[in-house]
Amino acid sequence: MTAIGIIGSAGRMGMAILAELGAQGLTLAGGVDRHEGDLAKLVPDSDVLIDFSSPAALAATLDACTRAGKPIVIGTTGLEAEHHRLIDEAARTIPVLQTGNTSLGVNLLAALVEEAARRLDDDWDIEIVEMHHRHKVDAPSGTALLLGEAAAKGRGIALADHSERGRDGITGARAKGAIGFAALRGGSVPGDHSVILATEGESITLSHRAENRAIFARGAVKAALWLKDQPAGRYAMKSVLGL
Ligand SMILES: NC(=O)C1=CN([C@@H]2O[C@H](COP(=O)(O)OP(=O)(O)OC[C@H]3O[C@@H](n4cnc5c(N)ncnc54)[C@H](OP(=O)(O)O)[C@@H]3O)[C@@H](O)[C@H]2O)C=CC1
Ligand SMILES: O=C(O)C1=N[C@H](C(=O)O)C[C@H](O)C1
Repeated sequence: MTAIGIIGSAGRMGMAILAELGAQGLTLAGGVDRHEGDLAKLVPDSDVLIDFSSPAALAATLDACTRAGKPIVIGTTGLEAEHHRLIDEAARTIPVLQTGNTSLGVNLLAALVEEAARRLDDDWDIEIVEMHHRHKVDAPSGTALLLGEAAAKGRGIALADHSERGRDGITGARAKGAIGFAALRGGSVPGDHSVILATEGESITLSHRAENRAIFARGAVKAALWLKDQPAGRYAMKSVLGL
């Protein structure tokens, strides 16, 4: 039986994963949090790790996984360029799956967004709007960035060169070909995302609504069970889900 270790086990997602493991009759190797648990013991005790914690935890977690040769699913968001560099480095020796969203629905939405952006020219403005609960600490959400990357891929551009974030004040007119982001925070919303494609006289909105965190937990556990049998490398959810 596969033993799954959780980084961030007492958090909202950690608890959702514990519930999912229980529902599927899967084995928990243990968990760690910022001030609880022993990473040096948990990683060797696990067949695969799932991380929903904080970007601050990532370097130590990847180091422990690499030393022990253990695969890891990373769902933590708010990652910066240095975190992605560390992931690429670890993926040379262990299997690593990193994603801003583990749900089936969002990953299908990303495929639809990529296709829409491929078919429509840059006279169609692309805007990404997300809303999350009041406790969320990063913006734009990892999912919004994942959807932005999908739109940029469809359009054949680099997101980093075309994203417009945090508009405020006299911003000037919208740049042609930009991909805009807007983040709303409030209440207990688990995660709403819309991608709006708008041109003169018409617009299209592609949306996903998470009704609970079980959808993320289910996807993360599916990813972990899939990842443990893969060779070293960096993976995304579309391989797990066959999209
Ligand atoms: N990819 C996806 O599908 C999804 C991603 N997420 C992302 O997952 C992350 C966690 O979300 P959520 O569960 O809501 O957040 P919570 O704040 O509820 O939980 C985070 C947990 O991680 C722990 N933690 C913080 N720092 C460290 C550390 N250095 N080492 C070990 N554990 C640590 C926290 O412990 P303590 O409380 O002691 O600080 C806490 O138990 C976020 O980045 C979020 O955006 C969320 C949902 C879906
Ligand atoms: O923090 C959250 O809650 C969520 N984070 C992820 C993100 O940043 O996109 C995924 C989901 O939307 C919930």
